[in-house]
Amino acid sequence: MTESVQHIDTLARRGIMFILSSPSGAGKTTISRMLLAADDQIKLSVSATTRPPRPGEEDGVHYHFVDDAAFDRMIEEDDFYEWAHVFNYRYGTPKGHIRSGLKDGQDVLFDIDWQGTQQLFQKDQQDVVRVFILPPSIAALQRRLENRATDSGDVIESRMDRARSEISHWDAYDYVVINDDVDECFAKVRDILAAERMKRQRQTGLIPFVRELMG
Ligand SMILES: Nc1nc2c(ncn2[C@@H]2O[C@H](COP(=O)(O)OP(=O)(O)O)[C@@H](O)[C@H]2O)c(=O)[nH]1
Ligand SMILES: Nc1ncnc2c1ncn2[C@@H]1O[C@H](COP(=O)(O)OP(=O)(O)O)[C@@H](O)[C@H]1O
Repeated sequence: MTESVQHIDTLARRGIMFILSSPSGAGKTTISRMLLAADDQIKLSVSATTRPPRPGEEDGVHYHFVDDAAFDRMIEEDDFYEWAHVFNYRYGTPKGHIRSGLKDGQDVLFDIDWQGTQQLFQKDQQDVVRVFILPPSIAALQRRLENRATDSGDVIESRMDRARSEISHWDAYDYVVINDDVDECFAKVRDILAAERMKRQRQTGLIPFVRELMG
């Protein structure tokens, strides 16, 4: 009779707060969407923002699009894990059920800037994994923003102006991936997530398993 072999990926484990940051246009939304489509163990933290929706963005899916008064109310009611001013708008991570989900092994994907990353790390260091995505060049970044065609010329110019200042926070991240070929970048981000899921201190199910082995 074959023994029932316990695989490490079926043992109970603690969830991960998996953060992707990058300068605007470097590809973090693209990589996020690829990850969400390919991996059913991770779900997106849908942020609230006062930025108007871009073509194709759906309220409640890509963002919770709110006005300033609603955003102020969410701050007053302490609804946010973190929030920040980014590019003349405000963005924030609703607390939701993130903390309870982590205990149940639910991984959460965050597409947030360096300010939000810093705040989450200060609050939940052991659960946070920080990945920074870089463009292969400034010229490629500009081209991608233009080709994405979701922002006006002025907005693109202001985001390019901010790119260097955003890139300057690269060394506050655990991992850095250059997004030259998008499939290669995606494969590397998936490898990072797979390895972090295997980290011993997240494998809560290992303790009884090893106790059993040791008899
Ligand atoms: N701190 C923080 N930053 C966020 C949040 N949601 C999005 N951002 C960041 O805000 C910046 C602008 O996002 P967006 O307007 O979607 O533009 P994009 O960077 O061109 O995709 C990006 O750096 C996002 O990572 C959030 O909830 N909190
Ligand atoms: N490796 C890549 N090569 C070429 N274009 C890319 C690559 N990665 C993303 N893009 C494109 O660049 C634009 C910006 O990507 P996006 O994911 O919106 O960036 P961000 O979320 O970081 O602002 C999009 O049109 C996207 O399809």
